[in-house]
Amino acid sequence: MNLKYIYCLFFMVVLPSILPAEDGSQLWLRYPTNRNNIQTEQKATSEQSGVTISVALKELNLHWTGQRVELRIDKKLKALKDGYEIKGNGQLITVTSAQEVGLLYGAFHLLRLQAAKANLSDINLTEKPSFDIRILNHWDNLDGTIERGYAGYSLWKWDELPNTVSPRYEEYARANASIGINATVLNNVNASPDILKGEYLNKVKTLADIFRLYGLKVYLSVNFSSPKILGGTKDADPLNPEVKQWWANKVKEIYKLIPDFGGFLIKANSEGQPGPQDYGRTHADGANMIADALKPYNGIVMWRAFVYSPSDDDRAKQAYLEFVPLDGQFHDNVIIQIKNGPIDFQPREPFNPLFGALRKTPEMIEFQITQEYLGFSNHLAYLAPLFKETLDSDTYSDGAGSTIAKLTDGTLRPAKVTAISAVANIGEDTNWCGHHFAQSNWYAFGRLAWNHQLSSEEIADEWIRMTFTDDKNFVTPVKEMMLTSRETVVDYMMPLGIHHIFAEGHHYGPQPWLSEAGRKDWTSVYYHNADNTGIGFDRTETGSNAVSQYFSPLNKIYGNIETCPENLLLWFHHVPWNYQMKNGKTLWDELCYKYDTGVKTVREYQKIWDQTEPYIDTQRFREVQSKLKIQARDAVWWKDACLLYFQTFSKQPIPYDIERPVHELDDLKKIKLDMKHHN
Ligand SMILES: CO[C@H]1[C@H](O)[C@@H](O)[C@H](O)O[C@@H]1C(=O)O
Repeated sequence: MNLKYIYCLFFMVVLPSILPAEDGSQLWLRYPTNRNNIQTEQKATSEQSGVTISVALKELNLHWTGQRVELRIDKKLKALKDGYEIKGNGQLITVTSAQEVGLLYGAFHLLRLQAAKANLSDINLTEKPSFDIRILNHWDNLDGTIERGYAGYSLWKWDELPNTVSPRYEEYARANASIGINATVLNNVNASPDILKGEYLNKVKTLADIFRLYGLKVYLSVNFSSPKILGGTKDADPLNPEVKQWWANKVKEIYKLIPDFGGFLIKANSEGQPGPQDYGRTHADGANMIADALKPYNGIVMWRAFVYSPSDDDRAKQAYLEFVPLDGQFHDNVIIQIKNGPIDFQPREPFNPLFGALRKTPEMIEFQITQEYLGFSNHLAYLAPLFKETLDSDTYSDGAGSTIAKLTDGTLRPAKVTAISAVANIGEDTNWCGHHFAQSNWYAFGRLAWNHQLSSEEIADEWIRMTFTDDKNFVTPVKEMMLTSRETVVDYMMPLGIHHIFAEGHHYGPQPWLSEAGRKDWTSVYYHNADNTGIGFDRTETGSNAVSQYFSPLNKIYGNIETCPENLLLWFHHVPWNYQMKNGKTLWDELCYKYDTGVKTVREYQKIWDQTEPYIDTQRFREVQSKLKIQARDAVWWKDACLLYFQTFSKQPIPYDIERPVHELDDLKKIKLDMKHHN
């Protein structure tokens, strides 16, 4: 055998088999592994060592390479809830919490610090979570598909459960625990009633039993008509005693199987889902009836405010109009779950004016991690800046400083329980989220739910070092790319407050032109209103007056074209094409430059990424590289579609220092840019 052959054999066969799999399946959990499990010194002191403590010990034994660690339960730390203290004296590190799960979170905190190579000699820190319930919403259907899911089919194998248990259930729970996520809604808010059949509840129980080890509680989305469909009641009227009884019995059945079951998430009277209004009742009547059934077991109802019926009024106003009159009528185990913006998870929206407007009803945020409106799992968009933009928005509801974070975390409006949610981007793909960088959004949501004070940069930094490498030649440029990436998507899709000009149905590519949708608020022209005079949605007093739903002084600030932030200009105003922007450019020119900047920045990302090749494994390098190619092509498509179409109204040239369109408008109209387009 010649030497060359042996070399080849080594590099092609032996080496790959000894290198760890770099397919993304390990997420950010790439801790070093202690050979032979030598770290047996870790010990736990508590009256009873529960399962979650053993999981914490297992993590440390396997992955902690530092000094001795002791885990202690101390009820005196009750005020920290499931938070913890970590103290060290050079020889010994003590993690203390009032709750077992707090010790698990503390263990993961240590592993995070180890990955960051932090100096732990005299470590002394206290952590208390920002929100009690930190919950993922899966839009997973019982047939295995996922609504707005871009990482393959559902993780939950309903037809195999409860007999066959995928190892990924535990991996999923572990990943969540590592970032403090402690709750999950397993099924789509467009809920099949079947989830409440005994057969399915047994499957849910199996998942709950696995998740419990990691402090992860199970919740379900339920269909408001369930009693009628499953129980044969005459109707599902919340005031019908037979209906109430059905819910009470069903809840009892659930808690018998799952004693720590969390509660229900409900989408009612929205997009065709049944609800109390079908019987002339209110959202409060519906939510309370179900909440009462859960009350004896400490369960809660998360009732969604995402409602918009066909109406002549501005869709952006509807949640506020329907829910504000009901303030004070909800029972105390109901929380109103509100999407971050008033329309629908757009690349940029102002915050939903319902935040702060309910004074006697607890409110929680719903974010969307899955990128329904940000390029699915094809585009790189780090969402921590979007999440923070909402959390840090000042509503002025209780005077200056009434941020959405403080309104929902119990600071300004004390609540029995506080919560924060996000629609998951997780599927059965090997790398969980479809795009390696989409994992960072799952991570970022968990970290912000734990501590909304963390900056987007800190979170990106942690995630990059844990997921890829801590070589600064990689970390610095990649972090910069992540931090600007959401704004870049805004630039090439919908700059200056433009919104919802997505292709109807799939929401991937652009469709600013008129479509044949069933409802006018499902067409993009409803939102952009481009005509020969200008572009944008007039939500001022002369238009829909949605600005009046914001507290003073925001109503004035947004309502005045001169003071409205330019990144929301066309959300609130219909603006003439020749309107002069703050930088002196006309609106039309500015729009052109924004789209162009978006395109150019994605090309920069390609260059940045190509230079990272020496620092990471080939597989992930190539996979991200090919996604960036798609993103760059899509960005051009967006720019051409929007500029060529809007130009039919502005009737002005595209500034000559901008790259010319490479598409014809008529061609773009013929092919709707969707995922299939790339296959
Ligand atoms: C689950 O349905 C979704 C629907 O797919 C989505 O396009 C829209 O964003 O919002 C709905 C909702 O949030 O209820």
